[in-house]
Amino acid sequence: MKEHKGAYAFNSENPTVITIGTFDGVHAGHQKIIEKLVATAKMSNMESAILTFFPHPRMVLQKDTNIKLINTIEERRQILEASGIDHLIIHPFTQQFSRLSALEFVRDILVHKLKAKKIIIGYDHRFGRNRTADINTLKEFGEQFDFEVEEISPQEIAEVAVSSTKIRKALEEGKVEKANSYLQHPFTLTGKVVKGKGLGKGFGYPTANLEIAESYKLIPKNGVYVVRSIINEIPYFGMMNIGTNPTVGGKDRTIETYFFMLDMDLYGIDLQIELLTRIRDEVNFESVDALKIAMKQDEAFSIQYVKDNYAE
Ligand SMILES: Cc1cc2nc3c(=O)[nH]c(=O)nc-3n(C[C@H](O)[C@H](O)[C@H](O)COP(=O)(O)O)c2cc1C
Ligand SMILES: Nc1ncnc2c1ncn2[C@@H]1O[C@H](COP(=O)(O)OP(=O)(O)O)[C@@H](O)[C@H]1O
Repeated sequence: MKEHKGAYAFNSENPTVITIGTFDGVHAGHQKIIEKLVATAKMSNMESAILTFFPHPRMVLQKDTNIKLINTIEERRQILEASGIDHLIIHPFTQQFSRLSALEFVRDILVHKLKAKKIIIGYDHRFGRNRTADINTLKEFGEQFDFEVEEISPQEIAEVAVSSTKIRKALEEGKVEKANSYLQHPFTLTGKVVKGKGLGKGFGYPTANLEIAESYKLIPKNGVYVVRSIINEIPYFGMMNIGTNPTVGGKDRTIETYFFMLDMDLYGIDLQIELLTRIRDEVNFESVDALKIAMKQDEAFSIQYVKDNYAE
């Protein structure tokens, strides 16, 4: 897969099949579209391309800085890379870009820059300034500029019954298994291991504190989760707490993981941690001893969960 920093950086000579969207999560519905894209490109000897936008249009247009995304842009790139597309075009979504008319967008970007010969798009997709153009407009442009439009029907979309909004809601409610089944891959948190308060080792549970640079990344509901991460090419399971550590008088929200069967200095390394299931809410225990008992139970639960679901 080739990555292009914006449509203007795209220089392929060959005709392309394109699909357009933000693809937050790259969930089951997105994957269906992408499969269609890749198959169509193969069949018609064209190159497959996804045109996606960053920042998310809502971050730019509604100054909705509170919108949280399932994927950071780097996570989105990684998942899309695995899907077998030829080109990923990450176009900067700016105020100026949003003011392009539908004609300018189609003619200047899709046709001239990206060499689109076929566009695969959901029946309800809208685009151009104020989102005034729809699939019928796109089909008319297709006749004018000689490209085909392949529509993904309401039935096909309903069949998957998945949306990024539903997944965000599930994660905000802590329902990671539901989110993971919609995504068809585990929800992931990516960041760097930083120093915490240094209490964990004294507890017998050293925890790697994950710092996530992207403030727009959605963090699931506070609580304790069973997780998995690949560290130096070896998969480790662990238990993660998302919360403020009220028992030890914490204030800030932290994301910390104790990994089973691992004893290693992790400070400064980058980790991708998959969330597998949620164990319980975070509790303000009356003592550290009570917290330790709860963590023992979390450990027993996690190990059983891993045996039941991931045994070889
Ligand atoms: C599996 C797990 C469950 C936890 N559950 C709670 C909890 O319910 N309440 C709480 O106050 N802290 C909880 N913690 C956080 C501990 O208070 C924290 O790990 C400890 O304070 C060490 O923090 P440090 O890494 O900053 O030194 C949990 C931590 C882990 C790893
Ligand atoms: N099994 C393990 N799981 C998580 N971290 C571990 C483990 N073994 C060693 N460590 C190391 O211990 C550090 C956490 O120790 P801890 O006392 O909780 O301090 P801090 O509060 O700085 O996170 C981790 O960042 C990592 O470098």
